[in-house]
Amino acid sequence: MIEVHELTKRYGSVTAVDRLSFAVRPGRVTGFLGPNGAGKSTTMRAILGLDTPTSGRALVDRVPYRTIDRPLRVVGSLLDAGAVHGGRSARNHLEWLAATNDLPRSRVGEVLERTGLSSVARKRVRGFSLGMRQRLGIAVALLGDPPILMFDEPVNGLDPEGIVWIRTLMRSLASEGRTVFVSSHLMSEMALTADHLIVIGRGALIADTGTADFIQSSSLNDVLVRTPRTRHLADLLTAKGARVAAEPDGGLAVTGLTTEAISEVAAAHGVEVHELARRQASLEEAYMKLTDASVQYRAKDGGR
Ligand SMILES: Nc1ncnc2c1ncn2[C@@H]1O[C@H](COP(=O)(O)OP(=O)(O)OP(=O)(O)O)[C@@H](O)[C@H]1O
Repeated sequence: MIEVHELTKRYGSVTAVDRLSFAVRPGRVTGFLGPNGAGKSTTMRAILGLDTPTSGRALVDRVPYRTIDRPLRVVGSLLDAGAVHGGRSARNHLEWLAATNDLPRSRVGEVLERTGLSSVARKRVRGFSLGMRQRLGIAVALLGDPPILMFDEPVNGLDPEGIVWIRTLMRSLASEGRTVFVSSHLMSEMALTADHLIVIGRGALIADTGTADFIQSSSLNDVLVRTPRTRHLADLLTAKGARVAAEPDGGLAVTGLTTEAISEVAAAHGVEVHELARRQASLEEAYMKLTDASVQYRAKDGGR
């Protein structure tokens, strides 16, 4: 379990994390979502004791990370996959970490196997692709067989096969009862991976919810109706319990009734309908709407 209580981190005049509180529970994948600059990495660094909070605190298994005797046995993390010395082989790197952290050497073979690196274990890391480095970073995270795992943007720069591999691994780690906390700025990716979502914007909490509930509640789901008798049909639909809003171009945006029900009402009253279309926003659109106010840098003219 990871607990963050009223966590605030300021860098000079920038408030990177703003009185943020949430808990990450075991046995499920929790996605940590937010636009670029929302404060995800800062929060993760604070949980790992790499940054000192301005105020508030972060606990792993009820204690601050820095007080843990053998941290690799409690929390495994992947923050920066490029941080391995390029001259070492993958196996050397892991063996060195196992020795200096008092972990059994047998774990090295196990994590190489689990991350699919056994066949390249003796190759120098310098020649590794981004995907292989990412796997090695995950092997390091798994080395101490920790109950808690944290991954910062693990799918960044990976090809589709690598993305599917990471997604499957996260889910299997969670099904083993571990706490899995993974950050991303892509809603579509998290919808496929996470059971639960913590969404932040400008360092503050926007949502702490089940993924299914988030998808259900945030998706735009209405029916667009066009008719020459706008006001008359709007009144008839409202009387049937629908919410009706006028669109700027004369159409009606109707929620609370199906296309079939709207069509029946119109036909029963002899109202001609020129267009009847169900509209559904994509999940990514719904997420962008939710975090809209908190996007730090917005291109003024749609690009450069
Ligand atoms: N060491 C630092 N010194 C000054 N400002 C910082 C520092 N680290 C982060 N920030 C600022 O804090 C804010 C949050 O940054 P952070 O990297 O935590 O966001 P993020 O959600 O991880 O974003 P991204 O998806 O771009 O990595 C940003 O405004 C960033 O510029």
